[in-house]
Amino acid sequence: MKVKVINQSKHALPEYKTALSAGMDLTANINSPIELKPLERRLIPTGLFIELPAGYEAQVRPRSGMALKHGLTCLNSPGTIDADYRGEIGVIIANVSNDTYTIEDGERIAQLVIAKHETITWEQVTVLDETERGEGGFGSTGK
Ligand SMILES: O=c1ccn([C@H]2C[C@H](O)[C@@H](COP(=O)(O)OP(=O)(O)OP(=O)(O)O)O2)c(=O)[nH]1
Repeated sequence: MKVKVINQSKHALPEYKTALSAGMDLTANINSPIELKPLERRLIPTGLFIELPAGYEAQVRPRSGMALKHGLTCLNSPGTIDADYRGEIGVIIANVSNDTYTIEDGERIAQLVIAKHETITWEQVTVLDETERGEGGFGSTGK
């Protein structure tokens, strides 16, 4: 499937690493390095603008290596890019480690997953089907 994109960044368009990859790495497009102190968060621009078909969304997700090695995550993960959004894709990066981290221009900071979604209408009722689980949740089945 083709998706329209405007790339105003200094960097190459994101691409799948292999035919079996779900995520395309998103790159920071910044004029100077951005320092993130412990528990700080920043909106990092990517220079990318996309036009998704109706019924699709793009999800902005953390990279596992950044999370494990540096304690960096996408605070709103997964960030939702709506099909009608025409602004720049931004990545809300939060530093949940005890160390300051510096994001460099061109650094791969997150990944983008394009996904289909349902569009539903609510059917309002007063009773739901019974199930074995019922209202149990949040650890009700034990460890
Ligand atoms: O990680 C993200 C999340 C969102 N967006 C953009 C695209 C999305 O379509 C728009 C709105 O996102 P969302 O609906 O999550 O934000 P909101 O806080 O509900 O704002 P709004 O009132 O504008 O919908 O912001 C990003 O660029 N990056």
